[in-house]
Amino acid sequence: MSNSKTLNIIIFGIGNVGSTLIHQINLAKPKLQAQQNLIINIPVVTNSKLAFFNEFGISNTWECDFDTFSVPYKIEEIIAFVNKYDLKNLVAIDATASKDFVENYIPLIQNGFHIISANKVANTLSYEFYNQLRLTLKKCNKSFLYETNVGAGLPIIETVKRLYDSGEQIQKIRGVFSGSLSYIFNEFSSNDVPFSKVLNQATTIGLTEPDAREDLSGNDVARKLLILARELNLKAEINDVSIESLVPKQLNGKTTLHQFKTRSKEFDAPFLEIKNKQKKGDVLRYVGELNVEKNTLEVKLVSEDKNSSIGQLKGANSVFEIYSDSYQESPLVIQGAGAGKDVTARGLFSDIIKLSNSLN
Ligand SMILES: NC(=O)C1=CN([C@@H]2O[C@H](COP(=O)(O)OP(=O)(O)OC[C@H]3O[C@@H](n4cnc5c(N)ncnc54)[C@H](O)[C@@H]3O)[C@@H](O)[C@H]2O)C=CC1
Ligand SMILES: N[C@@H](CC=O)C(=O)O
Repeated sequence: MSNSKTLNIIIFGIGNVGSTLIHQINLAKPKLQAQQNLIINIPVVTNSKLAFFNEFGISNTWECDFDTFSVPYKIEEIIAFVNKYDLKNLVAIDATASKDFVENYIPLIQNGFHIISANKVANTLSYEFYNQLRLTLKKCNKSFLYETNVGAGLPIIETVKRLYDSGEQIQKIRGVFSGSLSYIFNEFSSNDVPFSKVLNQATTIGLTEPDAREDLSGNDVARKLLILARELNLKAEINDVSIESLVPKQLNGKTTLHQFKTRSKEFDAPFLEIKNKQKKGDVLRYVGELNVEKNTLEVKLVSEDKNSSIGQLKGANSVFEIYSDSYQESPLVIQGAGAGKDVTARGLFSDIIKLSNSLN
């Protein structure tokens, strides 16, 4: 088709989010081509060990093809593959939660890739790396989009950035930043169920991180706070976040993920005690607060009236209250599903479209 634009998208991580994104792209292809002259080609998909290559793009049978034809790979082989077939408008989608994968960002950018990421790691390593990444992007004229890092598909980063860039003074951002913990405390507060049961449900439906201790330890919310702080040009580090971890001491650190899962019942007694000690009509909420004026970042478990703005949340909803010069008395509030494979994949897809609109 004349004047059409082709994006070549490599998807790293085909778990909950990555495979849902592929499904959403496959469904949207005819409409994108007809209405926007946009062709999305997915020539490579990978998990942590294997990759499936097809220069013409994967088809609807990709899962079967992956099982049959995938091979062990190195990142250099993917770069060599896209060069061999002279693929243009390259986009690497990071749908992993991997620290190791982030080491590939700079080589990928230097080899012509834009990056779109659901993985929060790159934005929460040292400030030095944060800057180095942005300098490389600028030098190579490439983009890095990561709206799904905070609030999954909700437009948090874009809103905060636009307010900041237009000169708005933001004083505070407060809310329930974790969709999985929102779900867990909603279910746990309103039903007579053991904590371990709702934790396992949240993991099964894909709300938690691949290792749910990332959520329960407060690391995931701390990362989101840090990402927002850095959008506001605060030179904070992850160690600056004061975190109240929900993981019992004996399950922290040295246990493997498998051991942790088999011992999840150890959450039950302490959380039942916390629940029983609450005032009637209160619910548990895991809140994050970035206080720009005081330069503090804090993550903690609180008891909230169930009718308060934070207490009334349902399901896996997150809420972000942004207090600024123009939104002092009545904060700008963004609320909605804060986790889940569908909303997160849709957020990645929106970033793909945003990137595509910026390319010639
Ligand atoms: N599930 C959710 O609601 C949300 C998830 N995210 C982020 O999306 C990312 C993916 O989450 P899920 O799909 O739920 O995880 P998942 O565990 O279902 O899938 C992760 C995938 O990454 C692959 N992987 C791991 N290390 C890799 C490496 N070094 N190279 C290539 N692939 C590698 C795994 O093999 C797997 O296919 C995470 O960073 C998470 O924080 C962000 C917002 C919401
Ligand atoms: N595990 C995260 C998923 C989105 O980032 C959460 O629970 O919010």
